[in-house]
Amino acid sequence: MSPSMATSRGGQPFGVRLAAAMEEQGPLCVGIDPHAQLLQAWGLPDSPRGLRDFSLRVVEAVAGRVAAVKPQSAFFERHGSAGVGVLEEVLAALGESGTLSVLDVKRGDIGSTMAGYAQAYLQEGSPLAADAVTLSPYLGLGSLSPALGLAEQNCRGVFVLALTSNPQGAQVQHATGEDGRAVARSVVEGVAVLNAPARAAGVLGSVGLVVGATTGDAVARLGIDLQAANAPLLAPGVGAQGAGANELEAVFGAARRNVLASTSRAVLQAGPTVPGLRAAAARATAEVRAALRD
Ligand SMILES: O=c1ccn([C@@H]2O[C@H](COP(=O)(O)O)[C@@H](O)[C@H]2O)c(=O)[nH]1
Repeated sequence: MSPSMATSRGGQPFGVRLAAAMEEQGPLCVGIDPHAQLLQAWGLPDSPRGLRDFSLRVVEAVAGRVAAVKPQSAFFERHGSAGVGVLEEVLAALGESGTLSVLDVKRGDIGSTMAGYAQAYLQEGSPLAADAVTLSPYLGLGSLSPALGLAEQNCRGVFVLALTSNPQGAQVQHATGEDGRAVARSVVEGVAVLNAPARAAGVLGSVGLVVGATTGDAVARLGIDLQAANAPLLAPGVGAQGAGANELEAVFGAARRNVLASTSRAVLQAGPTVPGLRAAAARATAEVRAALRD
C-alpha cells in the first residue's frame, strides 16, 4: 500500500471505519443502480453520458449524509469500457467525499484468477478500488483468500454472500452440507473465525456478510448466530424488494447494531433532483435508524 493511501484511511480497518460511519450518519447504504428505466425516468439517455450524470448526481445528493454508497457494477459494465470508466469516476468521487464505497460485483473464482479480482478491487492505486467489495463464496470460502489478504493489508473490507435477498438463493444457501450444517451457516461460521482477532480487540470485523432483509426466519431456522460472526451485515432488500423496519428487526434481532441496510430503487426513484434524492435518503435513514439503533 502506498503510504499516502494508507494515511488517507488513517490506518483504520474497514470494520472500524464502517462502525464509525454508521454511528455518525445512520446505518444506511444507498445503492447506485442506473437501470435503463431509471435513466429514462430521469430524462437521461441510456448511454455513458446519461450514466455519468445519473451516478454523479446521486453522489452529490448523498455523499457525507449516509454511511456508505454501493454502486452496482452490472449497470456500469453494460455500457462497456466507457461505463467502467464512469464507475472509476464514481469511486473516485466517493473517495474524495470521504463516503465509504461498497462495490457490488459479487466476484468469486479460484487461485490466481481470484487474486486478479482482488488486485482490481482492493489494491492501492487500482482505478476500480473500493472501500469494500461483495464476494461470492460458492467456489468455497477458502477460495476468497487472495481478496481477504489484500483487503486486510489495505484496510479495506469484503462482504461475503451468505443469505441473499432473492428467493432463488435458498436452493444453494439453505442446502445442508456433509457436516449437517446449512451452507449459509458454514459461511457465517467461517467468517466468524476470520473476524475473531477483531472481536478479541473489541472492534467490528472487516469481513462482512450479505444477509438480505427479505430472508424471513431463515437465520433462526438454519441455526445461524449472526452476532457471533462480529461482522458488518450488508442487508439488501429494503424498499423495492419489500423489506422495511419490521423485517429488519425480525431478521437481525440481537445482531441489528451490525447491520448496514441497503436500498437502491426506493431512493433513486425520488430523483432526478438532488433535493428529492436527499429527502428520500433522509427518510430511509430515519426508518432504518429507528429499526436498528433506537
Ligand atoms: O442479496 C442481494 C445482494 C445484492 N443485491 C443488490 O442490491 C441492490 C438492490 O436494489 P433495490 O433496488 O434496492 O432492490 C441490487 O444492486 C442488487 O443486485 C440484492 O438485491 N440482494
